[in-house]
Amino acid sequence: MNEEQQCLLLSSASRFSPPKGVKLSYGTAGFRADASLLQSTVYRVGILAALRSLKTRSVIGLMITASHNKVSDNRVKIADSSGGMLSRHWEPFADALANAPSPQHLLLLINEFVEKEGILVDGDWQVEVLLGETRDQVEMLCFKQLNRHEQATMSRYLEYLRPQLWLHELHFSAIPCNGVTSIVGAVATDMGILTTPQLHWMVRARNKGMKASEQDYFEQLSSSFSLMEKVLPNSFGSKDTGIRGEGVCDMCKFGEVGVLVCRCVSLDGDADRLVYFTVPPESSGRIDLVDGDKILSLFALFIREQLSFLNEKEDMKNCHQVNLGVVQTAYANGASTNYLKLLRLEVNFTPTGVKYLHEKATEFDIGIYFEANGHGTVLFSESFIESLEARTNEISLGSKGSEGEKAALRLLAVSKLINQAVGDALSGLLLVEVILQHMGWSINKWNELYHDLPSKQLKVKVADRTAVVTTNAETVVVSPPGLQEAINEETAKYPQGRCFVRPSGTEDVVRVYAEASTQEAAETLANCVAKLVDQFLGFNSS
Ligand SMILES: CC(=O)N[C@H]1[C@@H](OP(=O)(O)O)O[C@H](CO)[C@@H](O)[C@@H]1O
Ligand SMILES: [Mg+2]
Repeated sequence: MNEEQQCLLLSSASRFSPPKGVKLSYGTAGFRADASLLQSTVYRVGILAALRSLKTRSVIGLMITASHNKVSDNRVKIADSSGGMLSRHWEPFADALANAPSPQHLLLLINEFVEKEGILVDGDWQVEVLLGETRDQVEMLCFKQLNRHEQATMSRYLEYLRPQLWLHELHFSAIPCNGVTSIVGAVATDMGILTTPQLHWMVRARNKGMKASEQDYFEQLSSSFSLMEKVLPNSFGSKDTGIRGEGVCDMCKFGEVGVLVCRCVSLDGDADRLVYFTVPPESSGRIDLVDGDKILSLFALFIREQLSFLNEKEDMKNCHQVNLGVVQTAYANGASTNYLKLLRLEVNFTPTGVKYLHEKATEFDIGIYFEANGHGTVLFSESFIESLEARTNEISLGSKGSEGEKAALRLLAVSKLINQAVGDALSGLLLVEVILQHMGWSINKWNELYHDLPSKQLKVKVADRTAVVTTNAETVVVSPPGLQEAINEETAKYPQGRCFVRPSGTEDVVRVYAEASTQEAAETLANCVAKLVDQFLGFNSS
């Protein structure tokens, strides 16, 4: 790096001192900490984004979000050149940058890394970083349509999923700009208040040379939703469910809860996950949750049906066997996995965190991934999209439109509707809605696809959660020795028992998950295993 560059980095870094005595780590979803600790990290992630832009010769995104925990608990993360998560290969560098104790250390680290990665800092690439931020835009929609009892139930539920609000007074958006522009010539483009998936979508679109504004995002959602409606079986969009392309985009823009034909959908604060639920009449406070596993199952069922039309004999020509895969984590309810296997689908498991699921899903022509908590999307390979395009072009040349051709149109519309960069609650809910229309299903019918096994999740505070090391998609503990054997022994006592423990990637706890044939049994199993974790790793263990 030349002298001008080094001076610029040293002087701007000196304005953002890292917090003392805190070790930051680029976890499952970026850096996450109390807002008061994040200023220097946000600045340094700006540098990271600019370097990533130089390395990949593409536009990079930087997103600041609230989380599902307390108000001051915030995150900063990168949207990589593909629109996906930051390359895992760069995470250790991200950690080192965030934790560098002084501007001099920071400069040294950058120099070393730039050399190791062969990044041309003084080259001719115009660095551009898109900045996005979530804020307190969320207001419950249609809440007033519910009666008092239903409102109370929903409020309790939302305590769990409630988006937390970004702290305005910190003016974070200026800080990542400082980070980005401490690389000479780099430009930070403030895209304003967005959902996380919108920023990822924009980065992907920009790097593919496509139109990439927020308006373009909504237009794509709207037009592909309308296209899906046009190829609904028998109806050609004549049914009125109250949902239309443009309208729904307005309705759900930063919407937290929308009530769609007696069904409710809940989005988290940065709108990268969604779950549905109903409040059954006279349910005395109970809600029926339709979670990410059921969304995945609905998508898988629909796509599988379309593929079977696509592969019908008359349409076999020019069509290779399509490789459809689904990806879950160990938190997926066992009943959902059984259901997917009954559909003869290939079910794959990865560790928790969308970066793992997403990566696995890219291995298929169509890869569907979801976490039970509603993070997920459907990925289409480029080559499969090309074959669909070729197929649908034949239709515009005057063909009558066989089921196979309509299936190709539907799948192509799905690939445009559902966000190809990351899980996106807005596009996810539109896809759910149009599939329910296609099937002619109510939420109850959908919810009946299978019945969840009773489950229980607990958190255990331990002295050092990193002492828990797992394998096999986090289902087996390899360290501390003896813990897995003790868990096995306990689990064997319960019919349909399944239990695993793992260190959280986002909180300082060990999580315990248990399933069994009754709720009581699942809770007892979870409690017993939590005690085991405490015995092996608690503050009093030695
Ligand atoms: C059990 C669970 O829901 N874990 C969540 C949570 O991760 P943990 O590593 O479990 O803290 O936050 C992640 C990021 O939002 C999300 O991807 C994941 O599904
Ligand atoms: Mg989120």
